[in-house]
Amino acid sequence: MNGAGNAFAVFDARSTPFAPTADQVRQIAADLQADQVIALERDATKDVFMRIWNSDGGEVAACGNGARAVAHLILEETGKPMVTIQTEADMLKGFKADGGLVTVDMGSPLMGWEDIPLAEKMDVRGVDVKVGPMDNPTLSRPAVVSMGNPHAVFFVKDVDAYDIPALGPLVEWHPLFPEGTNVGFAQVIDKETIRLRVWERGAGLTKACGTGACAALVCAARAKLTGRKARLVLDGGTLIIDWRESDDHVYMTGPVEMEFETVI
Ligand SMILES: N[C@@H](CCC[C@H](N)C(=O)O)C(=O)O
Repeated sequence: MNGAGNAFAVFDARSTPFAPTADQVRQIAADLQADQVIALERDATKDVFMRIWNSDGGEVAACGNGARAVAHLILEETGKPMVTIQTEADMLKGFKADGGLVTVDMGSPLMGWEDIPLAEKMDVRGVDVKVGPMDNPTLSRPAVVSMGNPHAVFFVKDVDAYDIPALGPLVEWHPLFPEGTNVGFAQVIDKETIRLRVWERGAGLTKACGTGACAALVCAARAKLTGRKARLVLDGGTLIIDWRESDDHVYMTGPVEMEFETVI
């Protein structure tokens, strides 16, 4: 499946056990060109449990576009108007939206430096990370936030002017991020539009990153660069991110596609 171009291999582990080794995850991701491998598991109280591995084989707690893909499957399967998805990070809710799109309530962003987590206390609106020459850095002071996974967002003038495969890894495993971080390159076009490219922790440059889009909107709105609702234009498609004042939750809406089904 894909969510705005973010590619997933989704295994139904509710009836057939699926406990891949890291090597097997890497092989599946390489064979199917997936950014993440996802397993649907039974959950005692929610409609489904979603387990997530990055293409490097590491298990992670959150995946926004993956949650929209899983929501689509379970909404179709159950015919319910709303489905609940448990992840290691949070309980998410999925709904159908107009035009065949799928919305997931991603919950509240976490803003504390320990929540990201950072290695030391720092102002999350701009942390002490620089890339490039000390006196004239190529990138500096990303805003950070957790959407159940860590994100560092650089606000730049022209997102296409950056060699993301060269720069992303330098930030992904910077010592300030003990668990690594996803790295966003965000260009604010206007108060309602952000162009975004994301170097994903454990997966590299993807066509879209759902939690990355939520993180970019939260950081932009927090800095008053945009309002609380915006279109996030990624390489693989557009996501609408709405950080609602009423409940502090971030709602993500966008396209989902089933590409093919197979047996491995
Ligand atoms: N593609 C995802 C994010 C997947 C996990 C991420 N790479 C991490 O390591 O936290 C999304 O849509 O959010």
